[in-house]
Amino acid sequence: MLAQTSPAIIKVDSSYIFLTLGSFFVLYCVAYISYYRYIHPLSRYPGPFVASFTNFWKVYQLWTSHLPDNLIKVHQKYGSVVRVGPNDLSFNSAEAVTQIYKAGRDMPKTGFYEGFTTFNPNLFGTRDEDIHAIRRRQLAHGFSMQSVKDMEEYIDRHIEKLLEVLEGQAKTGEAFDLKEFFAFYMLDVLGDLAFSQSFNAQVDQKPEKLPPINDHVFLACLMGMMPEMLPYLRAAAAWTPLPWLRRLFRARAQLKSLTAQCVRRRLDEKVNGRKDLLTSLINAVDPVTGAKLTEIDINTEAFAMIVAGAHTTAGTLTLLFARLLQNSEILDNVVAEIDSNIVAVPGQAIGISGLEQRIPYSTACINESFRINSVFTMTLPRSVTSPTGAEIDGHWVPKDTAVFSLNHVVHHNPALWGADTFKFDPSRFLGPEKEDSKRRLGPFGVGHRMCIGRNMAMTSILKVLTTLLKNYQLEMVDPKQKIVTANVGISEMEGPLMCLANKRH
Ligand code: HEM
Repeated sequence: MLAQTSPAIIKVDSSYIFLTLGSFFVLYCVAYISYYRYIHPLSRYPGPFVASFTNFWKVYQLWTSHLPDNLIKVHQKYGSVVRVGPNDLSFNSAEAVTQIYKAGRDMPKTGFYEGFTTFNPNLFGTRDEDIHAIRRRQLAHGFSMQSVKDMEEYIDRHIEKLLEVLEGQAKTGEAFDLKEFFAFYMLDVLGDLAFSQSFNAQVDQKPEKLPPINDHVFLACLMGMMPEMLPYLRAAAAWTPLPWLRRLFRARAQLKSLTAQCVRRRLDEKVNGRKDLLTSLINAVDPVTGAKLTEIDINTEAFAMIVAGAHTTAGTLTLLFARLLQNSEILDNVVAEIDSNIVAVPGQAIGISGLEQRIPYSTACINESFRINSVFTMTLPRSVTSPTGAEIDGHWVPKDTAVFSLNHVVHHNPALWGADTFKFDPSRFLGPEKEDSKRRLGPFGVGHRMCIGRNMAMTSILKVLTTLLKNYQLEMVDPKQKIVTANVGISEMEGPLMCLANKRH
């Protein structure tokens, strides 16, 4: 009897258990979603429904590689403050930028930055404000304008190599990818300025040898957007079957090994008293203990230079040239300004001293290019730490909320720039509006965590722009090519920038 009934009892029991568990799960999901959507302190803020209870909305936007443009769209739909994650608010006003990024230690970096850690947390990624202050002081001199000027001859060497490369193209009349040429150029400059060694990328001209910075940044942003998943994602590095994830982890390992090699070589080699960015780190001492930095400490900071330095500047140059080459009237003005204000020897790089002041129109074009296409387009979130919360752009925000104001979104806010925010118009940075426009522009970030490499980047941008246009007449193979950017945390122009060159003199 028992033998006949027991299977039936077990069957009833197991389906009952599944039903009960299933009901609990559904109830839990309903309660979870209802709490985050309707009861959570951020529930009063509008935003996409899915974003109110899961970080996957942000991750999906990153995955599409159009997160910055999609953020513009959600601000158009929901207003000046948008809830883009269970615990995240995005702002688009100039006031919010000041209140978030100039709050100093009151609004430190969030767990997002932990996704970037490869050796140890570096100047860019560290959330420890004391360590940040020490490192920033140690590195400040090396990145100063004076120091960049002292290293100018090494930048010139690579600009003149770029001219040579263009000369070859001009002679054959063949089309070339200017985006690739800028990537090779900037990698060589970075190698020289950071480690006193050129990567010889301009000589080799092998795109496959460019460091896979985008993959590392994409992985970092992906992990940073789900900080609670970080330990699992790190563990997944060893065994994940997903080919794309394996590729990202491989890219990070490749960059790590490249950095360690560059640092070791620099430490082994005599550089005959030459100063580079690593010199400040090699000579740095701990202000309390007097101890020198370890090799891992140096690797840690060198890694930030490789990741943050080359790709950003090369990407900016590409987008600037694309905009100019598509706007012939603006390009003519730039060339006329360079011709009348700068005396230069053909084939030689133009000096940085006083350059920016002599070319206000061209500088306005650089600023407008930064406005329309900032390249450092990760969200850069900060955490509200005050127990009473904070007021941002007139809104009360509770403690522990992640808040950010993405430069690309602020740069396309019609309330700040007018209705034509997608039009390339350098006049925004000329005339009476000029100072206000410059104040609203934030391609290098704002506050005490803003870019330390600005002088180095601007020096390359100004010198390359003027030297190339003084020596060559450039044109796009397809002037109607639509300029679209792909973003994985750092933005770059999608596809190649195919050009033709003619020597001017
Ligand atoms: C056009 C080129 C560049 C752009 C648009 C850019 C943009 C930025 C931005 C927006 C930040 C702020 C990040 C934050 O708030 O979390 C930043 C930080 C940083 N950048 Fe740049 N950057 C550029 C070039 C460079 C170069 C050439 C280097 C060095 C070789 C560099 C090294 C760094 C470092 C180390 C930080 C962290 C600074 C800190 O937290 O104190 N960047 N950059």
